[in-house]
Amino acid sequence: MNTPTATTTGMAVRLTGLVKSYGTVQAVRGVDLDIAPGEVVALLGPNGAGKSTTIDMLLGLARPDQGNVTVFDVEPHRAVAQGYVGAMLQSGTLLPDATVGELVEMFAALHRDSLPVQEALEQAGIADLAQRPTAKLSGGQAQRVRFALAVVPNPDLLVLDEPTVGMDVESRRAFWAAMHKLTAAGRTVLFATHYLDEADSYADRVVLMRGGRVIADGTSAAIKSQVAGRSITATLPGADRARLAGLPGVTEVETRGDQVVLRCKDSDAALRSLLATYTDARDVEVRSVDLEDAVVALTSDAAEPSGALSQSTQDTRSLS
Ligand SMILES: Nc1ncnc2c1ncn2[C@@H]1O[C@H](COP(=O)(O)OP(=O)(O)OP(=O)(O)O)[C@@H](O)[C@H]1O
Repeated sequence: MNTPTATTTGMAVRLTGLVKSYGTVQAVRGVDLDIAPGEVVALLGPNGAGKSTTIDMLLGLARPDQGNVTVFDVEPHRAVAQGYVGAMLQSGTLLPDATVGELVEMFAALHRDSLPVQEALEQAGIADLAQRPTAKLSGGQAQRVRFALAVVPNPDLLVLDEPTVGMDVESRRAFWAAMHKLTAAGRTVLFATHYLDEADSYADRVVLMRGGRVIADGTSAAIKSQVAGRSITATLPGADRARLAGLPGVTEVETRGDQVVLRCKDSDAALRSLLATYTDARDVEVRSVDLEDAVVALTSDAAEPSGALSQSTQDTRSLS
């Protein structure tokens, strides 16, 4: 297994005061983020939070209106040209006339210290697809080819925008096993995802964006602890949301068909009153807050405005 080069220095990523608008849309509204070498960071947030725009600026694909980006102390274009960075983006058409092997070969030729093509193909789990024209790939296979293109420069930093979209369960597992080998060798990884289990399982640190800002930043455990309490789920056909919200100990009510989810600051009191009020409640479960609960709570319209969360962001970071 190749290890990161010894030539890079400084913070793997340093984003300072980044701002970016598209017309009247303020996509990114003041992002500060440092990522140390060797960290594996998940970037989370609802659609339109500004994750891809932040990644585009980090890779030099979009120019910030304000603020500064450095990658291993140099500006993004230089970092990419030097092969310090490998990226896997959401879009990115694969050259349709090339085979997978030819395409990876072409990418390898662009970089001085690239991996042998066969090794990149093996890391991406697509050694058997080397002769396949890229136009004949399934969505999940195309994602793995993009991963091979990201790793072939033998980069110190991998930036992955929703890397496992379109992969089946087995491919996702194989992908993360390959990633684990890369991170165990000391590489830095920033990945955006909507699969919160991936963030929970594979990231050292979770950065949560909403409305173009970072609203929480810390370990998954620290993010969860920002949303205190437990959840009660129950099957309760036709339950009245307002009445549920009025039960003692309940802070928030969510309904999914006949299922209700009660977020509670005092789950004992909430459970007692729920069972007393709704004697027909079924499938009742009490559980600790998971990362999904925390992300939903922190990014929902009912959450505090992002400015008000910035203090807790600091607190959370210091916990990690
Ligand atoms: N090229 C563009 N032109 C106009 N608006 C854009 C452009 N790129 C992004 N936006 C807008 O900027 C905002 C942030 O988008 P961005 O793609 O960065 O969010 P995201 O967090 O990556 O979302 P998703 O999870 O859906 O990929 C959105 O409102 C989006 O519509």
